[in-house]
Amino acid sequence: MRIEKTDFEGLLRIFPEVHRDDRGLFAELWQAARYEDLWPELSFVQDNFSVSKKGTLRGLHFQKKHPQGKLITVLEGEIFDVALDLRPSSKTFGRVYTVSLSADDLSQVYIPEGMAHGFLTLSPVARVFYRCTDFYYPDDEAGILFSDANLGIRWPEVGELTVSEKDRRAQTFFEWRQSVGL
Ligand SMILES: Cc1cn([C@H]2C[C@H](O)[C@@H](COP(=O)(O)OP(=O)(O)O[C@H]3O[C@@H](C)C(=O)[C@@H](O)[C@H]3O)O2)c(=O)[nH]c1=O
Repeated sequence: MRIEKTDFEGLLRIFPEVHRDDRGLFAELWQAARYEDLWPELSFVQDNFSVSKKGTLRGLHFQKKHPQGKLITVLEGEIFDVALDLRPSSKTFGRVYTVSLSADDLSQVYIPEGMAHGFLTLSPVARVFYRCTDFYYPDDEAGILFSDANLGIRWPEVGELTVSEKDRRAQTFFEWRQSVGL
């Protein structure tokens, strides 16, 4: 396993070792002892799985009082993954981290608590598995508009987008800043 730090505090790229043979492959996607140096206090309490067709865009989501750290792995296909830093004290506050994640190498990204998260499906299907450090609280959930021009996200061109009504109606980053007095 190889770990790369990024400019974003706590946001890591993880490359699990993938063992391939004539049957297929084997990989450890999570191993507590190996990861505990990175996140001594980390514990996952919920595993999520979603399946998306090409052009599906989910996000950018976060929880206000119950922020979730997320360890994301793509089990089939490829996504363009996005994390927006909403931590006021962070030196990367307001900046966006983007990365392509693919089932080809099972590489992961860990998005720390305090960032909004979303992704766009680039392949015909994407099966996305992610571990979360807190539970889902529907009433605590919020979003930032994925197409907010001020974020400067260069979403790859994939044709027609499929986006939930909730995500289409999300607030802009500016509106969120105003609502929390930042
Ligand atoms: C997120 C979530 C949704 N649900 C339900 C609510 C709803 O009926 C259905 C679909 O929910 P959503 O439309 O919010 O699903 P989705 O748009 O995939 O939401 C997810 O997006 C990605 C980008 C994230 O980072 C996740 O944390 C989560 O917010 O699943 C749960 O039961 N538990 C959960 O943890």
